[in-house]
Amino acid sequence: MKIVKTLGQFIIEKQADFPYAKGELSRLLRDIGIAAKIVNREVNKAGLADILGEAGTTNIQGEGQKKLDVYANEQFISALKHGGECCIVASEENDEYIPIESDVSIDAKYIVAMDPLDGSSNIDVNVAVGTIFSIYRRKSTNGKATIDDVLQNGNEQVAAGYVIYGSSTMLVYTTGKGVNGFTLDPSIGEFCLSHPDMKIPKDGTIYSINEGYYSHFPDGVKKYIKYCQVEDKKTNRPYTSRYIGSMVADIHRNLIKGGIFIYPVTAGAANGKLRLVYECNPMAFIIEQAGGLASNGYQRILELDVKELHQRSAIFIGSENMVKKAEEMMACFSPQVTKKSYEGVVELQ
Ligand SMILES: O=P(O)(O)OC[C@H]1O[C@](O)(COP(=O)(O)O)[C@@H](O)[C@@H]1O
Ligand SMILES: [Mg+2]
Ligand SMILES: [Mg+2]
Repeated sequence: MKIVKTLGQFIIEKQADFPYAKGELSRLLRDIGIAAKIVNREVNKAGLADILGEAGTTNIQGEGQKKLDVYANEQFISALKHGGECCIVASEENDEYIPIESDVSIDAKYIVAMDPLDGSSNIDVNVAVGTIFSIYRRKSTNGKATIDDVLQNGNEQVAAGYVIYGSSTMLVYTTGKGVNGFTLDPSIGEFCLSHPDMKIPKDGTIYSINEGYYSHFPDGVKKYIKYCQVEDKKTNRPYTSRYIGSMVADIHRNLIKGGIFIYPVTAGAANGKLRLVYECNPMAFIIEQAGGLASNGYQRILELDVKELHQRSAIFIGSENMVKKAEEMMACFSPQVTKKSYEGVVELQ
């Protein structure tokens, strides 16, 4: 009989890895697991639950919020508020950070930054979506935690993870000691260890980028796409193009099969689209812990200076040798040149 290990059991077991641990991070991960189950319940029956479609509100990014964006945001904030281990939540769906002030969280020392629902454009069409979370320990020691406790660089993360609501629902996370994946068994309502010690292959044959924006990409990215499409059996090219349009799902696939996901700067988005604090940093921490790489084409994502809560960044993430190859192409065109090339490109157009 196959012994299942639940997320809760695994977290407690792994607590031993941290001699000074008092269980706070374990309880925080538990709270995130609870909220993920509640969101999963709604995602699974979205068509029946009047949770599809627009919420009629807009977030600070100027994006129309989906009902499920708002619902997921509320569920995670509520679970973190009642869990008592979180002193600040920073969310894609909230302009400002949210101080958690409740009787149970007086000594709380963890910051949670999150993308409550990733892949919003796929909600209404029953394609995999996700949740992304990043956890920091507060830096300030007395008084209330502040924005400075939120704006820490990615290499200060103590844990990061994502939930993917796909054909099955999985929670994948790291605390800096490898990456483990858990699949939700609806019959017992538990996340069970299904993917221990996940490792991304050093090489892959999948490239994932929205080629619809090709004409607005930097020359280095165009060059890399051409490289992926060249016929060369020795290097397993041409690669396969796969793009789901949910960052969590595209990166999860590549984590298992090998591959690269790229969301570069474009002519219309000089800093890229994806957000550094609650999308790029947590995914970079996970992929690096699985043996892959993550950069903005030039610099390691986890070393980028975090200055603003909703700051954006380009991202090249995935199998080590594929990211290195893409960076090689980008290096041919330094950022300055890239800017110039846009102008050049647009004019040409
Ligand atoms: O439609 P585009 O421009 O390719 O963007 C898709 C990207 O935008 C996102 O949907 C942005 O995330 P949110 O849905 O959380 O806003 C990513 O999941 C995805 O990788
Ligand atoms: Mg997102
Ligand atoms: Mg989102």
